[in-house]
Amino acid sequence: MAAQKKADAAKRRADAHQAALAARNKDDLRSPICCILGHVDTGKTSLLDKIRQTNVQEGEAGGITQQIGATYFPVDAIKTKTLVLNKDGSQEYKIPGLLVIDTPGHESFTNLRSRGSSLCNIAILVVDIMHGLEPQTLESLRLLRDRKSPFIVALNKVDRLYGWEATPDNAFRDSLEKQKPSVQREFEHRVKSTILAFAEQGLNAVLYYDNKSFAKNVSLVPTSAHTGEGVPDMIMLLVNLTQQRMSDRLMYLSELECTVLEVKVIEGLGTTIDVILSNGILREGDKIVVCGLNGPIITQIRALLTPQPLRELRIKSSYVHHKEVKAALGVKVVAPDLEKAIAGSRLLVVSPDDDEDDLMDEVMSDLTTLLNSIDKSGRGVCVQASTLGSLEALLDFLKSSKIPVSGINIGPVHKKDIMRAATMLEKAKELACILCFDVNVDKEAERLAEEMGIKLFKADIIYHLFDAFTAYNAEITEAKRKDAAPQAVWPCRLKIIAAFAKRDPIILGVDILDGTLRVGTPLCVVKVDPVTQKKEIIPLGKITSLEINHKTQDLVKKSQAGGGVAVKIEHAVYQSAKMFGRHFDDKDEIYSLITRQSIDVLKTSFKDDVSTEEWLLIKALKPRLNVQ
Ligand SMILES: Nc1nc2c(ncn2[C@@H]2O[C@H](COP(=O)(O)OP(=O)(O)OP(=O)(O)O)[C@@H](O)[C@H]2O)c(=O)[nH]1
Repeated sequence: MAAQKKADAAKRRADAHQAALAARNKDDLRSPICCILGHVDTGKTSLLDKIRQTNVQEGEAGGITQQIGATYFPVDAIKTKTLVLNKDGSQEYKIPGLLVIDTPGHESFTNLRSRGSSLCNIAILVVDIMHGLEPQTLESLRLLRDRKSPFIVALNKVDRLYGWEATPDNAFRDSLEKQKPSVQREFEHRVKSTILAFAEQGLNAVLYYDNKSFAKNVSLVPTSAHTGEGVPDMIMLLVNLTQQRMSDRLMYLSELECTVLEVKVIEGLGTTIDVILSNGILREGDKIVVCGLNGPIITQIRALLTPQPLRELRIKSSYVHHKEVKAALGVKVVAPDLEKAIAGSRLLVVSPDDDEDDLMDEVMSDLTTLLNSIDKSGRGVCVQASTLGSLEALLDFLKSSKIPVSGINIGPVHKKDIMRAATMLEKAKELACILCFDVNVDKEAERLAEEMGIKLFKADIIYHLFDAFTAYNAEITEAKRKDAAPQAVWPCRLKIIAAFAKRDPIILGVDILDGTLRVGTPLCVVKVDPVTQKKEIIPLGKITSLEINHKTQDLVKKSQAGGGVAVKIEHAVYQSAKMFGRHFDDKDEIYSLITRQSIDVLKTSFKDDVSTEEWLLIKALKPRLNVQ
């Protein structure tokens, strides 16, 4: 019965999805969603501020509205902004507007996905024309490429080219034509080097007005957030790219597509979620499901809020309430039980026909997939990120770098996260750490980590985290090697050519038949009783010094030995002294005294330093020295 009911619900849902897809229409496009990302100080915020500035009176039709985590530009505002490029009025505007996500830390949001496709339809990667591609630019490029997100590049701060004469808010090419030849030359030079830097990343970049194929080449739009030059070009490019190349994905879908951007505690409202509604309609009273850290959260929308328009500031409440909202927009959802909601999660609405369990499984599936990447052996680092999307990017990266992961979490690092990482202290100390990507660590957690010896790596750039972790690992390996060095025995096989001192200490002139000689290596000879055939291993002591032509050495390779090496051998106080001529003589070969334990030390701590020949020599010595 229950199974049948479930199957019916699933079928109804699939049918509804098909119906929603079928009802789409190329003339009914929704607003594309755009993200801005780039290195610090390239001018992301300034560019946003510039495009937000409006001549249209606040609140009038066509006005730009500030939403939750986003700014909405209706087509009328876009038309006004791009007028300088559309003097003859021939430009077509098919999209109803543009939704730009402006939550700080935009990077994490490029990674948000709804229904497997990126939440952002297009991204603006801001590059400072005076600085070129910086570390975070490269990181953003990687994210964009991995997710196959379309993007344009704003080459910002063109007004800083020496001698630039500004024409505020002008179309870029018109402004460039007005510049002195020296300024034009500098511009060309900087564009060329940027194009070269992109080529090094395997990307074809061209100035957008020279771009013959949007599919093959990345478009560069020169801009200035200060003078507004090139900003019309940037907006026009976004309009054209989205409506020409993405109309399939932008056709308005009656079915809901909604993603949680941030989870925030607001005084008087409790824990709320800021969501981006990319398709469909959301209503007050809707029953919703989102992915939570401790399982699915099912709750009911109490209120849908957007910020009060500026002119309404005298009104007490800072929010406008909505009975229902239609895509695309950013809205704050007030509902009970949202404390454990996860940023980056999808939000689904439960309709009366739906099977709640199915929807809960569906919202949880994104997190479940990530949980599967946890190492089954229980050994690994802990990772913590701000959203599902950024966690996914970090896990992908760690997987390709072969760093095992034992625990994941989303949101700020608290004491309990440190406790979890601490379980690794006994298993593998070098993995007792947390890689924190774009999240805060609370004070108490930080203190506890220090007390317990849990390393915290914090960065907003994935590969910085990776570099810091790798450096730390190398440090630990080196320390371990130092500790293990006295137990490591490097293999050698020696021929005696002279005896300079017969005992206490023994000093021999030797030739290296195989391997290397190092100070500290214990030596031995193997005697076989001619009558009983019994093998006896006679330890001679350790090498305490090495000389070639009266020059002391710490290490002598076979190739360096040439005319012979003088080797001083001293025995430990607990060993009996051996004598040349009595216990051994020049017919005996001398070997390193290797043991099972010494071979294991080489394997664990010096694996990469032991050459193939040395491994072969160890293999050959094992039976002679009765090592199993
Ligand atoms: N001359 C010039 N300066 C600019 C331009 N855009 C931004 N700046 C300046 O560059 C600095 C950084 O600008 P922001 O807009 O804060 O840069 P951001 O990328 O948002 O920086 P973060 O949010 O810290 O990553 C500020 O001092 C801006 O005034 C530009 O087009 N021309």
